[in-house]
Amino acid sequence: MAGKDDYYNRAKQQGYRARSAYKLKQLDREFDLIAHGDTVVDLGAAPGGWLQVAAEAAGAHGRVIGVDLQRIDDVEKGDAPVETIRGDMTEDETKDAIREAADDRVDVVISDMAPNMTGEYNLDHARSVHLARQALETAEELLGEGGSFAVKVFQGQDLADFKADVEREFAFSRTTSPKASRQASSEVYVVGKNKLTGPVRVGDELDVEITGVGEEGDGIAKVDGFTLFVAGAAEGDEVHVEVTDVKPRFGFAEPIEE
Ligand SMILES: C[S@@+](CC[C@H](N)C(=O)[O-])C[C@H]1O[C@@H](n2cnc3c(N)ncnc32)[C@H](O)[C@@H]1O
Repeated sequence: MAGKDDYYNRAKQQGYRARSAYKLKQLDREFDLIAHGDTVVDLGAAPGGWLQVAAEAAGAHGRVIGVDLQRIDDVEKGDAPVETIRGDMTEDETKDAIREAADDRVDVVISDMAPNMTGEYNLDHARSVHLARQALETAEELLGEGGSFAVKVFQGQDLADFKADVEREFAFSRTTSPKASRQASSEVYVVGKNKLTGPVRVGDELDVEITGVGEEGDGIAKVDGFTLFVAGAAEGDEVHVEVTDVKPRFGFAEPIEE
């Protein structure tokens, strides 16, 4: 396995601004995050290693928007045009600036944001989760159906809740440590693929009316036009259900007692 100096040296040789570029390459290879033509929003983007990798992956028909507290030098690697915004992701005006730059279509949101480290484990963890939540909020707002998300977060007591929130918003989610992360680091990356945009999420309880029957014999209910298959329910039933699984275009639910 490559050690930290290998990645550092490789970054120098291959013209990447930061060894962290290899973390995004590894995440992209494993999860197919960025496709040609994608619009990518990269949060915590300075000095620009991820921007370089994203610009290569998105290609000439893609776009990359990078955001950081720090100024970022122009990126001249990869074919996608890269635009940068200097701002604080905890402030609304930065989110407004991204929305304006993105011009309504975003396919991928990635965040490598990290707080200034104090060395106090719980505090650094809490601040990292706060930044990761800003990234998730941005992804929830900007990603279209099927969009992808990857965010750095330091391990600690609030990680499980954060992972559960990512899991609710995406059809697929995983937590991973790319090889290029330093061994001593407590960072992990939470990945979400196939952004859900329907009106229900796993765990939701609601009253529905069964208006049809699916091929497998499940009842069909429509929630704002979204199809829910309800196990063991017959046409005409009015049932209280809990949503058990959600795919991009339909979901599954089971009747429960109120
Ligand atoms: C590990 S570095 C990112 C490295 C980058 N992915 C690369 O490959 O060059 C983390 C970045 O997060 C930024 N950051 C931390 N808090 C932020 C915030 N509230 N808003 C925007 N950027 C933030 C820092 O300024 C820092 O540049």
